[in-house]
Amino acid sequence: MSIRRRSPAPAIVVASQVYQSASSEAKPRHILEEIVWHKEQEVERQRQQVPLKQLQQQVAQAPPTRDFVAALTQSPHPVSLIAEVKKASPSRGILRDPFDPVAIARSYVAGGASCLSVLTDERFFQGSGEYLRQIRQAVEIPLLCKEFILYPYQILWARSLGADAVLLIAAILSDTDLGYFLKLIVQLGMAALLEVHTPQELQRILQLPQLEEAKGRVLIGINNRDLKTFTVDLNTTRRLLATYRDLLAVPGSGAAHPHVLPVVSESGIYTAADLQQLRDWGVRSVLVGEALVKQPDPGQAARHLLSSH
Ligand SMILES: O=C(O)c1ccccc1NCC(=O)[C@H](O)[C@H](O)COP(=O)(O)O
Repeated sequence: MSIRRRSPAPAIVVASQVYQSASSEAKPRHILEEIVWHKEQEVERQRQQVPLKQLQQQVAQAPPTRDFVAALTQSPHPVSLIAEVKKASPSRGILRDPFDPVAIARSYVAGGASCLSVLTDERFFQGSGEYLRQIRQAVEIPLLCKEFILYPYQILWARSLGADAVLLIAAILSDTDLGYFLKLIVQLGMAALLEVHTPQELQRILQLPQLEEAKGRVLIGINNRDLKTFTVDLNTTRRLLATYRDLLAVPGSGAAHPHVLPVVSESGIYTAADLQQLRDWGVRSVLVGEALVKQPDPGQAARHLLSSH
């Protein structure tokens, strides 16, 4: 089922395999579509408050980028951790209240996280761009802006706040957008976490010609959560890793570039046993939110998880 967009991405030819357009009276069919439709309007308002020229000036004054991919792949831990600063989610409601994003971020650093993911969406996750800005001033490790990116404007916004990496969700972006956004991310000195949930999405991202010039700046994120139904299944990682190995092994089967991209398993990771299972399947990096942020001491929970396998 493709994602319907209310308004087309500006200045970009919209490829039809992902988008269809929805009339203004239509109802969203699932949470991901609801988030996308809300985001379109939100970014429109943001653009009016901070025009592109002004945003570009803010980008020029942003702190230098840190190497997100190296921090993960050169971690001393057998499985490196992106720890998520997440107050709430559509599937689980409020996860932590009161919520002090900077204290949580510092705690994660003390607990051995290699990178942090900061949810900036306000409506559905009770996050904020301000959290990202404050965390950038408080910690040294690389930061991922966890957003529903639909427009280049949002990538510049993430950089202006100090993000070192952004999330690109294949389910809500056309190939044209993915390629163009990847180019922009590289120009800004950032990295991209390209998120997939199905073999088809994996095949799509592996065929992007822009991967070649983005070498060293791209990670594949396998999301164990189906963002349309909220179902979480760690076997998604096992299945997609198998697909990935198959695609890499067969010349011309879809993987247009020869290098192996690091993989991050995301969502639904709660226990030492989950981590061990992922490690046995060959995973070397994970992204964990709920299991850590709900604990009284999130950093201690991170340390415990990292030393448990
Ligand atoms: O977390 C959700 O409920 C959710 C719903 C709809 C779209 C995205 C959603 N989550 C974004 C994420 O990818 C997770 O925050 C992240 O992978 C951490 O997951 P978890 O460890 O399960 O908190």
